[in-house]
Amino acid sequence: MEGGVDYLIDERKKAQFDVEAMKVAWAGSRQAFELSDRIAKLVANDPIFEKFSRPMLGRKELFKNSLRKVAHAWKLIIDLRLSEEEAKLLRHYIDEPAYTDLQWEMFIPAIEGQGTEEQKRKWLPLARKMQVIGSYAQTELGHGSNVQGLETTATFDPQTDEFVIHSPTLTSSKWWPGGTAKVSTHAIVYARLILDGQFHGVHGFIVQLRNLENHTPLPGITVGDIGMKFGNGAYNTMDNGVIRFNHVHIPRNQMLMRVSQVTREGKFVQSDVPRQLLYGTMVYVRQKIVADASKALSRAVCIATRYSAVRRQFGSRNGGPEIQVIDYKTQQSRLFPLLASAYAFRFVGEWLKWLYTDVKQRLEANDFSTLPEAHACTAGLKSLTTSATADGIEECRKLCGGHGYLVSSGIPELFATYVPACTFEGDNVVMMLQVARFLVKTVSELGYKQPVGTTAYMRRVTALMQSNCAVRTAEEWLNPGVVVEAFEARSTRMAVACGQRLAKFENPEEGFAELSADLVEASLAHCQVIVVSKFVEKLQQEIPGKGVKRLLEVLFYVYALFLLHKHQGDFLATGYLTPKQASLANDQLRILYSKVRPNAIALVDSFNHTDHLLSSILGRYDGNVYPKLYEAAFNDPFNDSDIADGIHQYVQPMLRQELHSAKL
Ligand SMILES: CCCCCCC/C=C/C(=O)SCCNC(=O)CCNC(=O)[C@H](O)C(C)(C)COP(=O)(O)OP(=O)(O)OC[C@H]1O[C@@H](n2cnc3c(N)ncnc32)[C@H](O)[C@@H]1OP(=O)(O)O
Ligand SMILES: Cc1cc2nc3c(=O)[nH]c(=O)nc-3n(C[C@H](O)[C@H](O)[C@H](O)COP(=O)(O)OP(=O)(O)OC[C@H]3O[C@@H](n4cnc5c(N)ncnc54)[C@H](O)[C@@H]3O)c2cc1C
Repeated sequence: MEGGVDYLIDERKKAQFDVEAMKVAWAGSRQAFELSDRIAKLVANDPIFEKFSRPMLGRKELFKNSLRKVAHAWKLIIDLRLSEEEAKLLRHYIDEPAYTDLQWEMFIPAIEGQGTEEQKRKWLPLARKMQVIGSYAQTELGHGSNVQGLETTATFDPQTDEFVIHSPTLTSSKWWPGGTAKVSTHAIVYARLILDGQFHGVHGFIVQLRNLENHTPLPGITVGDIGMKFGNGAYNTMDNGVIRFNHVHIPRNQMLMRVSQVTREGKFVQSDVPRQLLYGTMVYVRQKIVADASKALSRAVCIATRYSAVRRQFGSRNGGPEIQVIDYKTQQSRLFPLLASAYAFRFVGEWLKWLYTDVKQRLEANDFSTLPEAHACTAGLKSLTTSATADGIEECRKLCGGHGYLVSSGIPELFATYVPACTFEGDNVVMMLQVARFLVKTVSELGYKQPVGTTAYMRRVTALMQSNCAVRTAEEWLNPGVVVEAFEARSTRMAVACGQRLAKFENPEEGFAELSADLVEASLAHCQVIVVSKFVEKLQQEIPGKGVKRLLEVLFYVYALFLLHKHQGDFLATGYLTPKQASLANDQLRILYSKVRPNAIALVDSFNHTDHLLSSILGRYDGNVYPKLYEAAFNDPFNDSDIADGIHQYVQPMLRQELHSAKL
């Protein structure tokens, strides 16, 4: 067989649902679909946005090329008068980490959330027109997770009405801020506020880093790049920086003062706005990261699914066609839960965006009541979705066998670019511990306070603790109420058990630290309740298109029953399920895989990913894998010559036994 073109045509004919309608369901609405389709094609058809050769470029070339892409994109935004939403999509489809991510996703949101009206009036127009370029400098060499442990100081000088920004130790050097090493003119620097020798907590300050005329660092600022990061290409398009401040003076009005103010006299004024709002930018970005998880996972799944339909191994001893690897039950049991997870994360991401928009409106109206819930949801779902996506991308690499390890499969770079999402914007374990605090508080208040929002199911604590699952056949698992109840019961029981064990400790903080591994598991169980319930809520909505809802239902059961199977230890240990019921869930899962199988290619086509975005020979829409792999091998610059540089110098002397006289 020359290529797999015929296989994908046949595969597409098997679909039992309307693919165009599924594309709309995936995008969220027809308008959203048309918008992203238009921008995806704009990027795919523009040679400046080519990215296939990216992993072969050296760091400086890679970075310069990235600057060129950003400049070209900005020109398009202006020339085509693209809206902010279209510009965001443009950045997504260009698919290259760059300083603009920090400008639009952190610098501007930080000013919007933590700035006063006056500060917003001054800085936002400049930033939105790219007349200043900003980054987010929070993490230091010595502290990232522990924000209260940051060491950079901002000392008020009443003589000059300025803050003096200073890095007192090596470990206080800002370390990681993206866009900072070479590009940004300004940064929001998080520092310990010191007034009259007194420490008043960590706050954000707008600090100018570079001269706007000649781009040189301002006096007192030492700045550079922190060095190469994991993988070729990948996150190395970004200039993550190190900054050291030596008594840098900034005007007093460059402290972000919505949460607290410093007066001309150097007095600290705490407003009614809770201190936690200082962490508000992270809530926004975590929500965005959840939305992006389904994009990354769906890319890997699309590549692995198409390739699994093209690839054949074993099964024929008489010259007939071999078996498509997608037909192996083991391949299906590894691939289809990831396909279902991509859809699950898409829908929970959509819901979280709604939740965030609601919280943002409330915060603007000084209603802070839902902030703790938003923090717990964004932290927990960020942790759940990024961990599952990073693991899922790696699983997709293995699902593609040896070819998955080739850079031209598109998977290595996707993985290398994606994995830091498990660490940035809050290490995933640290984030789950935040959920744990929220859960412990909720459980401890159950006797007198009704839980709300995503913990509302715990109102039925008595029933969830006492009643057991009633499933008797594999068929009975096909009931959303039954499935959701199982997840709610397991989560409630795990949280209550943690609460009871915590109560035995005299010192609650000691207890929390001692039980933290169990608390992380209970938090994950709670977050899984959210994802599963939001999928069910999606299915309760009207979903047009022949067969679309039915297929989404199948994916829902695959997602939920796969999780149930994976975590059956929890379900059994908490006593909600019997071993027989867990085994019936697994039987049902096998039946579900056979329902996904004929639709698998159409389900990944519904992501509407362009070949440009996938940048993968294995995941090509036409399935023409082998000829293109062969062609790409000989197009690799390393194959420019049959005799590689160094052969004459180092190999031939060895072959001729002349190494003793060779010049090495
Ligand atoms: C998609 C675009 C991508 C753009 C590129 C992204 C590049 C990456 C950028 C970055 O990584 S920027 C740096 C990100 N850094 C972090 O995420 C640091 C993680 N650490 C923290 O968030 C916090 O320090 C902590 C772990 C939450 C602990 O903070 P602290 O010690 O002050 O708090 P606690 O005592 O635990 O909690 C106090 C209180 O505050 C509540 N809370 C904590 N965080 C938030 C929040 N974000 N929003 C609202 N509330 C928050 C917490 O629940 C406690 O509440 P109570 O229990 O007291 O009611
Ligand atoms: C690609 C990339 C881009 C980044 N961009 C930026 C940026 O633009 N701006 C910025 O300010 N920062 C940025 N960061 C930094 C990032 O936010 C931090 O690395 C992240 O918050 C984790 O902090 P840390 O590095 O201090 O990890 P640490 O906290 O040192 O984590 C090390 C280990 O300790 C564990 N651990 C830590 N605390 C606890 C605890 N309380 N309980 C249990 N376990 C714990 C963690 O789980 C982890 O296993 C970036 C990082 C990366 C990788």
